[in-house]
Amino acid sequence: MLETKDLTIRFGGHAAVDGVSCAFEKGTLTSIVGPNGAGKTTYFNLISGQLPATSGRVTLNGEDITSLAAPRRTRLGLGRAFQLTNLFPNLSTLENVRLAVQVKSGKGYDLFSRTLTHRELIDQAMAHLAAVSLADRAQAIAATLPHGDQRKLEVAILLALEPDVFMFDEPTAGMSIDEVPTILDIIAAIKQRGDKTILLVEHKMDVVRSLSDRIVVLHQGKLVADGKPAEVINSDIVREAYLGSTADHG
Ligand SMILES: Nc1ncnc2c1ncn2[C@@H]1O[C@H](COP(=O)(O)OP(=O)(O)OP(=O)(O)O)[C@@H](O)[C@H]1O
Repeated sequence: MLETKDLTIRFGGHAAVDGVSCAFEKGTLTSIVGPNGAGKTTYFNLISGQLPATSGRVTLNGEDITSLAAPRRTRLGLGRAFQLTNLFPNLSTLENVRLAVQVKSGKGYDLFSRTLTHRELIDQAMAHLAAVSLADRAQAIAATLPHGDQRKLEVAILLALEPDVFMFDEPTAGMSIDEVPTILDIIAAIKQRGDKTILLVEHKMDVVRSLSDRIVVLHQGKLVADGKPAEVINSDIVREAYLGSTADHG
């Protein structure tokens, strides 16, 4: 389980995330919504370690990870699709995923574990590429892929790392309309497994409604609503927070 307790970050006098306490259970998909500037991405950055908290705590499976650097958090099972910064631009699509498979397979020493053969690494990497409909682009250099394909590649890398917690920040942003279902199907499939915690920041309310078990609303850095999609979407506080702003954004 992932949990934040009174998590806060201030930029100067401004609290971008302000005392957010929330627990995210295994097997659930929670969407984090709110108007522009509400603090959603900053909250993600605090959880994944891109930003240091001013106060409060982040715990993962009971372990306090608040002061750990982002790569340590990744090794402990926190997986975030990082809007393209995870990619090795000069390597092929396949190589990018193979490296992630290799990193994952080399993790931990255990008497019964063994190094995967080159063939096994490639086969696993290809399976992840197939899951995101990128198998036919396996040999393409990552930097030359269209934006939507790069986003899919990021998700394939994330799948290869097999994290306990999947964090998706607007996973369909910049994708063409026909590419969107692939990513949503993958997220739905991860959720279906039942053993992963999924956090999603998404502006598209139809996506949020169809995928979420729960919706958390941030407004001016504060958690202002938390509940089942039907309750939260129709609540006064959400109408108020969104009124005339981002209800139809994206
Ligand atoms: N590094 C930073 N330095 C100063 N202010 C920041 C920094 N990062 C975020 N902020 C501020 O924190 C607030 C929350 O921003 P954040 O990007 O988290 O909102 P958001 O809910 O993700 O918005 P959007 O929906 O537009 O992506 C904003 O007022 C933003 O200007």
